[in-house]
Amino acid sequence: MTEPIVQLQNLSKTIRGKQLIQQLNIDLYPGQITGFLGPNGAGKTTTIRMMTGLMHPTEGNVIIDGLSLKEHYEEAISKVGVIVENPEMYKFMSGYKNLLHFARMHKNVTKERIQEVIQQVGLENRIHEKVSTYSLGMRQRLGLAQALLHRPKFLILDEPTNGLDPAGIREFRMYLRKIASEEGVSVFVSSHLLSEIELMCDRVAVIQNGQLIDLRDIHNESSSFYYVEAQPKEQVSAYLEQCDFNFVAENQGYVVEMKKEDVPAMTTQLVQAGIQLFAVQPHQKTLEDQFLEMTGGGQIAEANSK
Ligand SMILES: Nc1ncnc2c1ncn2[C@@H]1O[C@H](COP(=O)(O)OP(=O)(O)OP(=O)(O)O)[C@@H](O)[C@H]1O
Repeated sequence: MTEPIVQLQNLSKTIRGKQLIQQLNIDLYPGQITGFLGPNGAGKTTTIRMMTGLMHPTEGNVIIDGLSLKEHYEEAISKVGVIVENPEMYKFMSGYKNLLHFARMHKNVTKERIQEVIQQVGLENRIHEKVSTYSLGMRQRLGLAQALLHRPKFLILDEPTNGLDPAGIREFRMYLRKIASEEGVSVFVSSHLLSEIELMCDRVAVIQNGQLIDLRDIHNESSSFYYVEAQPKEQVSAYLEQCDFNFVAENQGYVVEMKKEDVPAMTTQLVQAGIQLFAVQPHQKTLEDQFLEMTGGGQIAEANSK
């Protein structure tokens, strides 16, 4: 099993008696993109500040590539790349000069490495033009190039696509996925854009009131939802209830949470009970639905919660 590159261990923060973050435990792995979701005020920024050493935890620790941020700050932080919402750039200088400038802040960033990151973010045709002529999307990608210069093993992005149009978001997402797989970087992205996280990430961590309430792979086959349409509906819902399935009414049928291997038995039993089946098909429950349910902000009134 691959070792985690970053470990949040019982990470907690209390300010003036108020517990903002409570015992967060999260492992992040190389090559994976993990989304960090939570309602406003949940504690995302506070967590990221602790992960980047800008704020000291009250309790717990952040381990980066085996090094404690508390005890080996310089070495641990040298493995981290950070992109904030609007990366600071010298607009009157070219993209290339900006990268040269930031390269000097690190040891051992060669000209070859600068060329490599320029290619990775697709800026080779415009890199010698002034940043003031760049679109917001290009500036974000320059920010990404800057964050990658020193070959970080871990990349943190706080609301990276804020302000980008859909095409810019798609482009940024594509580059980020490429970088995670080509460089084996572990990426941690905080965002409010749930649909964006769903497309961009392999996993999602959800926090609420400073506590981790969910950490899951989001393209995992084992947590499956199926759309079942059959008549008469009352008989179908009675059957689903009796089988202890969680289900929600949707359109003419129900969205049912069940294991793949349980599907054949369910369809056989429905048919044997004289129920007319119209559809049983995999249902892609959006991350937004799941998130709203988890945080209690969604339409779960109809859900049959057992
Ligand atoms: N320095 C501070 N002193 C006291 N309370 C703070 C401080 N910084 C943040 N908070 C509180 O901690 C909680 C978490 O804030 P944080 O900014 O980490 O949330 P967030 O998830 O990033 O929110 P948003 O999505 O709105 O950016 C909030 O209730 C906030 O008011």
